[in-house]
Amino acid sequence: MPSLQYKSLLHYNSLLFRNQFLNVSAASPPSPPPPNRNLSCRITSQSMSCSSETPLPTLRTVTITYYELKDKDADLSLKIEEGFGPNGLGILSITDVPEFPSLRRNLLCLSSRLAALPEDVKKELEDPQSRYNFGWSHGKEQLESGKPDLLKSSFYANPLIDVPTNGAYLIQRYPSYCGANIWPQAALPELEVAFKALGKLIFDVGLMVAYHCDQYVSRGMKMQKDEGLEQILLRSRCHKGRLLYYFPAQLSNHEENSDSMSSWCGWHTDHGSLTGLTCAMFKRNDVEISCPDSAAGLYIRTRSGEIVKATFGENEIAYQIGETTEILSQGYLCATPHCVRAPKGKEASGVGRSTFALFMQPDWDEKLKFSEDVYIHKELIPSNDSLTFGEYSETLLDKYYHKKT
Ligand SMILES: O=C(O)CCC(=O)C(=O)O
Ligand SMILES: [Fe+2]
Repeated sequence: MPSLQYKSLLHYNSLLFRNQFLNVSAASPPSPPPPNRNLSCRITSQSMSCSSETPLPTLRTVTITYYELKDKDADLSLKIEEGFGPNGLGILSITDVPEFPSLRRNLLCLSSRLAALPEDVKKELEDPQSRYNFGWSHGKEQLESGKPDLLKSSFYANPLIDVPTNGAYLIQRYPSYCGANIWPQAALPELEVAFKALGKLIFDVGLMVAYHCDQYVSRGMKMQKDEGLEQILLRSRCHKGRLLYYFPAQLSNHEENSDSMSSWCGWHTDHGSLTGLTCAMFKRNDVEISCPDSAAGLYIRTRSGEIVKATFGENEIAYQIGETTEILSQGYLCATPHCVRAPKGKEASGVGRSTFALFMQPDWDEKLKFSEDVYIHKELIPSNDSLTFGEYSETLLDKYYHKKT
């Protein structure tokens, strides 16, 4: 099954699990804000409505400038708490990152070109052994309805290491983490360069975000230096980039799903540590356009159950907390379920969407130190014991999704 390691099973059994996971209370942050104190001031005056549904608010992400982020002595705890704490959206964005706008554009422009390559060329880029977690993946994921998801395609690669291990046993045990990259060297040689350049930049800035997350969390809980998010990410060999191309919604089985909030990407919570995300690029007939429907975009479900549209600027890198970080930080940093809504109406005809996500996650061999007070997936985590990230991910998948044969 593709990309399962990046997503909790919320994606597949959305409502049941979402409620189960969210109706749990997190540990208090070091200085808890009053509920939603900071959300309200970022709600835009213009609310958007979704056809017959009630209007949903649009919220701007909390922003941190690159210059603030680079300063190790800066106290960013308020912003970290506002974005990632229990009352936050689980996302914040970094502005003014040097080189980012051109690296984003270079890569995102290639996603529709990759999707338009002949089928036999794309087939060569598939990797069934990793359950399509390396190379080209289209129609291999399932929608919430159980049907194949034909509306989006993904190209997966580790932008930092081409061959993370040569160990045959490891490759067989953790194929989606330990496999090797597959690049379209003949058909689209620019992809490798652009993918690696953007992936590395988002990773480097992500480490800085992680440093400030550690500063924030360590005020509230005891943490050894090498147990922090920054060190975990630095040691890992299994970060994964995903270049996404969402096909124009009318071209596929969109109708049956067109009223749904999650018409382009189903509800899910990222499973790893920290996800870097670019602002999407929209195109019609290969020409970049602005999104024709203000209701389209990234939706997030907050801890209080509210669904909001989250926006950030095209020159900003957004970062989202994954479930593993929520568990390891004992709820000081919180992951939120999210989905992507496709544009609707006449103007949306022929509009495709490109974006890039970098899933930063612990190494398959990283021993995760779970506290006694784990409150999500508790039943999978033996008390007084530690699992590696690879074992933990497999247990999660086996329990909630399927047994590997
Ligand atoms: O397309 C997007 O903006 C979000 C994608 C996403 O959430 C994911 O790939 O996990
Ligand atoms: Fe996601």
